[in-house]
Amino acid sequence: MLELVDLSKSYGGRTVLARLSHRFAPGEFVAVMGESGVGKSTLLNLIAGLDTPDSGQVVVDGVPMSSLDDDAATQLRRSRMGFIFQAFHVLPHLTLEQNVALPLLLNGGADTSRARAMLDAVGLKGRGADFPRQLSGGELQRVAIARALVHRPALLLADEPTGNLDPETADGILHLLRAEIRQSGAGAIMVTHSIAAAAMADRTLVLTRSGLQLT
Ligand SMILES: Nc1ncnc2c1ncn2[C@@H]1O[C@H](COP(=O)(O)OP(=O)(O)OP(=O)(O)O)[C@@H](O)[C@H]1O
Repeated sequence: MLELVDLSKSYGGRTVLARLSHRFAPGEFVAVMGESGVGKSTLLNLIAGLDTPDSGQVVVDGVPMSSLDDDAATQLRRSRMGFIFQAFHVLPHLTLEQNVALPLLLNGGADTSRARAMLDAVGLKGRGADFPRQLSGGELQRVAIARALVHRPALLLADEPTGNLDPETADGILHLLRAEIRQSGAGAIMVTHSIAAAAMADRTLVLTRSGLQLT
């Protein structure tokens, strides 16, 4: 479903990614680790379309993203991917149900029963009318998981999904995340520094200056 071909990215003359290539198998849950500053978030941002590569290709379903205009690329990502990024945090002025329903709305649907079912699945049954300020950090992260998977994406992208949670809450969130991606058949790429988090994945890749490598 996702292939990276000779992906390169530099910032101000400093090379972060150099001709990185990798093919991700559909439905596979992959953890990406690597030392601070090596380019993990950069890689995820390139896949998510938040940043553009200097050269090389992000290929989704056989289609190079650079061959599409901005609207078509956004549409493809919106329908095929789910995101758990700090930058896309739960929106404070929407209820939990509205937050979770957002990807459905952006994809032209408005299936509120599906949004409610996802809230149930992440243990927030009956909380749909609440606002984010009424939730704990762990509960908010569960809302983010529900929102990332509500539109049944083929691929979930997660940047440190348990970064600011205590170990026990993090463990619960990761079990939930894994159960939900299994249930929906989605693949996932999760950037993390946590060995415990990486252990939940099918396999761990380490990003180094030479590319993505199996541990
Ligand atoms: N928008 C940007 N402008 C300039 N430099 C950037 C930008 N984004 C990232 N960088 C640089 O690229 C390098 C890789 O950053 P990135 O955030 O991808 O690393 P990371 O592996 O995710 O690190 P960490 O584990 O610390 O989060 C860093 O040196 C960072 O300063």
